[in-house]
Amino acid sequence: MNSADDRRNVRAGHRNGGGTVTGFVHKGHSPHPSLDDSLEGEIRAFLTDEDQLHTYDDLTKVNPVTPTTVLKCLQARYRVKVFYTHAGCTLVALNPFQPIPDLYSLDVMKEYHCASQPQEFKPHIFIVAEEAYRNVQGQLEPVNQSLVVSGESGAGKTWTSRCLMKYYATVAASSSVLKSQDTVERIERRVLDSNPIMEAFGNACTLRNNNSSRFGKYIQLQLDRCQLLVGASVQTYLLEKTRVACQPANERNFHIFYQMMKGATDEQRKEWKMSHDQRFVWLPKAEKTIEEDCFHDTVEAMVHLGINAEKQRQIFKILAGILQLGNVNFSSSTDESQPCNLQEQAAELLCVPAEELQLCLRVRTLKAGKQSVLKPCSQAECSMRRDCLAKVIYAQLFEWLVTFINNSICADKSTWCNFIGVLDVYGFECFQINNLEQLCINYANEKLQQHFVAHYLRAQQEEYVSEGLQWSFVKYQDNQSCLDLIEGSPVSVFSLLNEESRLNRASDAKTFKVRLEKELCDNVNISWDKFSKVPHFTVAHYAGKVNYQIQGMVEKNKDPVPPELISLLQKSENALLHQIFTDREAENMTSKGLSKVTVVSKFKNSLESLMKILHTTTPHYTRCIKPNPDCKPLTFKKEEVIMHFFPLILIMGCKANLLEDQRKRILSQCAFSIQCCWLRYQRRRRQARRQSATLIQAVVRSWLVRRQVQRWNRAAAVIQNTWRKWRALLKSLAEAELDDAKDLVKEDVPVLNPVVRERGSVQLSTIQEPVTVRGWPMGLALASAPSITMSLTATGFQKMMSVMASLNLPSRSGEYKVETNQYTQGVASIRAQPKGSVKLHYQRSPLLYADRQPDLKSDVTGFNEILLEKTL
Ligand SMILES: Nc1ncnc2c1ncn2[C@@H]1O[C@H](COP(=O)(O)OP(=O)(O)OP(=O)(O)O)[C@@H](O)[C@H]1O
Repeated sequence: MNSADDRRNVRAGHRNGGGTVTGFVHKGHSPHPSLDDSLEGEIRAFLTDEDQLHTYDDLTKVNPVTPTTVLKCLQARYRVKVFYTHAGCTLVALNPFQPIPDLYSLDVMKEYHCASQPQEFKPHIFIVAEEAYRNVQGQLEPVNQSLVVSGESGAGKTWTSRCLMKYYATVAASSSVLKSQDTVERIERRVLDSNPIMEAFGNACTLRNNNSSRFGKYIQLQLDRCQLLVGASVQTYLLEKTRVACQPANERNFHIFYQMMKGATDEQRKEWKMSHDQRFVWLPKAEKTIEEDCFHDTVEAMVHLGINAEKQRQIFKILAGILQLGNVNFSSSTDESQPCNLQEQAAELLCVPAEELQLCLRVRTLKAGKQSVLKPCSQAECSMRRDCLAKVIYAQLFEWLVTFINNSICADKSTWCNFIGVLDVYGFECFQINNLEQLCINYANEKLQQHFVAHYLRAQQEEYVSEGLQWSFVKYQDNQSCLDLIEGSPVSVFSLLNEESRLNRASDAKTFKVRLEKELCDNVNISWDKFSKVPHFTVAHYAGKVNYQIQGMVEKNKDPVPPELISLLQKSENALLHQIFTDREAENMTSKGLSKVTVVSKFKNSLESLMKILHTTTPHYTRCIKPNPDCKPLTFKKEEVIMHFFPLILIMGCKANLLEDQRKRILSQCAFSIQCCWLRYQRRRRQARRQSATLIQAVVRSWLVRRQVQRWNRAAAVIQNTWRKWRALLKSLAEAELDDAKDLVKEDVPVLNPVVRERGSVQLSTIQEPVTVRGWPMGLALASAPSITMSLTATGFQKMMSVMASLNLPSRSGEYKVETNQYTQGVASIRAQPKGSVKLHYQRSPLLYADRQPDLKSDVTGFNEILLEKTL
């Protein structure tokens, strides 16, 4: 990450066709084995190119989106030390568990801030920060922004929140030219210094995280019209105050106690009654040193924020008093008159009278009308009252600190107009034993999950619209019924808890369980293990099922503070202690008692106001992931990641499923279009072929016909020619014969064509009697014409008969019938009637003019002419 070029990401490289993302979640076993097979195939194909997996900078580009593929990509990126990855509109941050040089340096901040398109850079928390900052600048509604950082304990939420605050403290100040450098630095410094103080008082070393925040916080960074950071305010949620008096096994108390223990000067030790070898019951694991045990840093931050030395003294004395309280033991002896030494020390540090402290811890004051009755407490009750005192002091001190910080860093409302909120909330919790704290934490997570899902789906749908995709609402696992179960009205776990808490009786876990079973049996999100001996109920949260132990839940919800304890603290000579228990809220505590405002009611109210703020801002989600349970540097355990990442994969898959449907729909539309085009193409091709074939056929036919016609024309020409010659011959012959009919044989007959002459003469020479003029030329024609056109059929005897018939030669029977040729074209038959007329039968000829009427104007008359004309 040394240059801007390096930071340019490869987002565009993985887009699937025009920015469309495809993929789907594999949920259990598909009822269709073939689908399973194809999914397996797709996963295998995707994972083949292992070297490329780390280049997927947006998990929604992974295809298919399955736990396996997504995990492989994250793992591949983690291996090459890339810790941020987009998941649609969410940023996934993997905890490296070791400082990464230059990842958050000032130069990097400036690069992201000055880039024209920071989203084109490699995924980074600074992209989220810059986007929110520019949104404010853009004044697009809603102008105010919320950066929601979620994840399980140790995932890196606090780290990320710190990064975000540092970013704004840098970029929102760097553009300042108007204000004096001094002022600007002071406000930024103060905003940043609120972190070590709140972490010292609100964080603790747990099994899951050395610096675990034991409270939720929402920090509003206030910006003026010029986008400069002019102030901030902090809202905290549900401090785990029980930790003060009761630390889970192998976990520590809040950091501040250890810081004091390890960092106090001798003078302070003396004042705090804290010798070097002093052991405190409420400071387990004191031998363990962590980097957060830095008293100096906390004190320095306090100074920067304006907590003066005197206030510091008061604070640390109170804390020392709490530690001393933890060392107070109560014997079973009923002799309450002898205060022990430890109680005295505690009383001294808390600046309250030792006897009164002892009395408050050991004796209960019961009010009966105007009368007060004192009742000695059992050993357990004494311990409870001691713990209660410590918890209430610590919680109130924390509240006071937050108020002080707010007063110190919050700008006047007139000076700022917009804000960017950073929400760092506890992640989903599921331990072996879960109680009211876990119920509240998981309830908060359900609320945020609902907000997240709504936002994610809305963002996706906006993206679909911008990409021109058709979409419809996806039925995603809605957690409303789970929220109804926890906080709903009129009947829910919270409402029943409050009812039970208000009853002026000691609560019984079994009775309360029966009540829950009866009232909530209709809700599918709650169940009970019938065989379990410990009263409990199981809630099916979006992230999994959690067993809640009922024992102690009602008491925790009441969180009662005996009024006599509050009265005692109000008498404290420690000005701070006195102050924090005499303000209005503390007065309420005294008059009403905390039982009126239960823990869940208070938490629900503060969460609702937080949700209201979130709803009026543009949210940006960052999901921190803890890659291994032991906080080992650069160690990626798939099982750990999937456990906390699965809900997000489901939502991503929701989109990917949606997109898969879209893809299938588009594919089938494409297939249909391709089919239509193909069919149309084929039809056109067939049509074109047919047209071409018809054209070719027509051309060939016309060519053939033309050739035929040419042949016929040639033949006709030949016939015409021959016929003309023949007619001329016959004419001349006939003329010659007519001129000299009686003299058939003349020596000076004009020289005719010898052949014709021979034919005519042969026939004519055999005729004994003169023939009629009318008949013979035709007979002659008939006898002769076939030699040209009919000779194929009228030969020999037939030909002879034609001649005879034409010459009216009598037959033996006195009648005759001559059937000549039977052509299919032209003259078909000639029938001579006894009375001398002749009928010609001819068939239609294809020859030109073959069916024309004889030329009546012709000077040649008689059958000869008709026949000949017709034949032509
Ligand atoms: N980006 C990072 N780079 C280096 N180390 C980190 C980073 N993020 C987290 N860490 C390390 O992980 C530890 C746990 O992170 P952090 O305290 O922010 O977790 P968290 O999610 O706030 O946990 P909790 O809910 O318990 O408060 C930090 O103390 C730090 O050592």
